[in-house]
Amino acid sequence: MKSYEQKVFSFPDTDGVSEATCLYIEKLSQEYIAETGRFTIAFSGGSLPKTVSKYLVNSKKVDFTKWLVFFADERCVPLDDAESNYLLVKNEFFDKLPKDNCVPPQNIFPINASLVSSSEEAANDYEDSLLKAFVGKETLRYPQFDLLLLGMGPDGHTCSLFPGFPQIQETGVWVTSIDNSPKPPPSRITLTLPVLNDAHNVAFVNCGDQKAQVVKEILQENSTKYPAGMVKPRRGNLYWFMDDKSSSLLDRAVISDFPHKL
Ligand SMILES: O=C1O[C@H](COP(=O)(O)O)[C@@H](O)[C@H](O)[C@H]1O
Repeated sequence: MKSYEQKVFSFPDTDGVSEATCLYIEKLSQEYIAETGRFTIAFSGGSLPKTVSKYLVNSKKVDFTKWLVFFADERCVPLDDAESNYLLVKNEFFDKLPKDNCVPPQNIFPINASLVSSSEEAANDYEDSLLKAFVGKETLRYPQFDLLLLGMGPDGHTCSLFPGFPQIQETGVWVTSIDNSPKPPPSRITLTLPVLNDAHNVAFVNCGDQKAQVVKEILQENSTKYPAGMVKPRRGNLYWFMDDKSSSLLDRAVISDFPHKL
């Protein structure tokens, strides 16, 4: 039986996190492309796209033409709005890739809530896009991403799943919406928890001391009161990439050495 692992890594600064996530993503991308001919990845917004893209965009080991890029959550704003997660990923990642090794436009799946009249409709539309992209896998109850890149807010939210909000209980759909988000903007679209927990690989990428308390509660005290703490892939690996500020309250025993040669 295949065994899955959960590991926590910490680095002196954000640059160390960028370097390590680049090595990690290079390895996964090579493995999945060799095995399936493609690599399905979802990005979150916030600070993550910049941290993850820093070295990755110059990688010579990744065939970005084989990537299918999705979004773990999105704000209901036009895609060129400064609040859009897509715009962040475009500016930090897509636009910085070399022209001869970039993600083909048809392999990029933004959540475009501005095209429809409600957040609920946008969530349904995105679920349809996922169904088409994961075609042939319809016997699966949920899509299985090769890699989900997740961030976490200081309140323990991940994607647009917020503590105490009903979206976290949603099991009947792959994508859902929220119109009263405690973090602006209020209307958002998000993957649901069962989709996060069916991924082959999930990587949290967190920097900054304002996250240290929740990191400790989740990784040391096994708290499940925060959405980020409820992410425990059923048949996949879970890695946390952090800077030393984010991991400052953790016992060192919780942290593994990062194998720089993957
Ligand atoms: O609102 C959001 O916040 C989280 C965390 O962002 P960060 O800036 O604290 O890293 C992010 O993961 C999510 O995609 C975004 O919509």
